[in-house]
Amino acid sequence: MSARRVCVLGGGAWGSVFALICRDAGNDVTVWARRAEQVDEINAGTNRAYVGDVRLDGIRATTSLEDAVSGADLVAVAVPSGSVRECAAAFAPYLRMDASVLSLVKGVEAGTLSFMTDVLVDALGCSPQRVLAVSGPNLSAEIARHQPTGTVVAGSDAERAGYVASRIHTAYFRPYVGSDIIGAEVGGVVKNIVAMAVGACTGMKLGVNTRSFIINRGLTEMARLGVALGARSETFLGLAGLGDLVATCSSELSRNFSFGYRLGQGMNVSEALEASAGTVEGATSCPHVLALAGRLGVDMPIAQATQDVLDGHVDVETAALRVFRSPRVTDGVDARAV
Ligand SMILES: NC(=O)C1=CN([C@@H]2O[C@H](COP(=O)(O)OP(=O)(O)OC[C@H]3O[C@@H](n4cnc5c(N)ncnc54)[C@H](O)[C@@H]3O)[C@@H](O)[C@H]2O)C=CC1
Ligand SMILES: O=C(CO)COP(=O)(O)O
Repeated sequence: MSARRVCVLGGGAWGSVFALICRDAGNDVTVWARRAEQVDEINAGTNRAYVGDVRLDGIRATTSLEDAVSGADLVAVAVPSGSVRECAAAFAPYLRMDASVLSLVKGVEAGTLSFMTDVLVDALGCSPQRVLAVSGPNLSAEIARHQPTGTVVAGSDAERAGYVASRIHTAYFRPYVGSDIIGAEVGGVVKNIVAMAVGACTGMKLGVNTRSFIINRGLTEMARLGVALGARSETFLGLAGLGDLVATCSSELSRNFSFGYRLGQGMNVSEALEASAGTVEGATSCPHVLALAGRLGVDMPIAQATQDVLDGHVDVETAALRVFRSPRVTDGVDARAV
């Protein structure tokens, strides 16, 4: 058995490209996916629906969780947030006692309002030290073409996080080690919501000042929520905060930005979701983020305006006006840059 065996759970866009990174970093990689046709296609070297003509040579795929998970010392979870608990419960029996589990997922669980590393710890019944978050400006279509970027590997065990980072470091993918797991996760979740709002402004043909305003005030909302949850404010200036926020709010490759763009162009929510290729985590997590914010007394006017549109209560123009007309907060928190 290879000492450097990585299992990636989920054969979508990020699972496939993360598998490529791990392969290029010298690991023996197995992707687990549910559908036999997709597994056959990956074993033949492509996964066209998710990564177009990018070749996946050298990456093995299987529909067997036991086969994929049992030999791996790194297990990366890349299914949509709503499926993480179910997926973890299914692979738990095959997880090696020494394996590290990486959450690549940017979401909050419905009901528990837990972030994904907590869902994994709970569902796997393992020590929190074994579960790490990987988050940064990681648009998969760019990484698939070896366009360089970085990420944050956040874990409570610095030695383990450093080891994981060394296992996924390539010439085009530079990991940084962090210890602020909740900060990295809040960054990854809230930037999706802000990207929907920026996408909507772009679709409405509003200019760079407006988009810049939403990005900047979105960063403030992200930091406010994160700090209330115990994160360090400086995390939000790093790759998992501002880095990912700028990437996602600037690119049509982002599903969240593109979904918002379609709303801004006049589609309704169902039409915009229907037109989206792949998972739109921001639309799923926005109500959960607002529930958390409400519980903690955190003000998130951009997220609220976005949710009002998602709920069909207002159109995008009205929602945008609400953000600009919302009462100014004059406490010390709002006066800070983040
Ligand atoms: N695509 C990207 O550039 C990045 C995505 N992410 C995050 O990664 C997560 C996954 O996103 P993508 O791979 O992009 O989504 P995707 O929509 O491209 O693929 C998701 C895959 O998961 C599969 N799936 C859904 N439910 C499942 C279940 N219960 N069991 C097994 N497989 C299941 C789907 O069939 C699909 O193959 C999301 O949380 C996203 O925010 C994070 C960084 C970058
Ligand atoms: O998380 C991402 C980039 O870091 C991917 O963003 P989207 O899910 O909006 O495509």
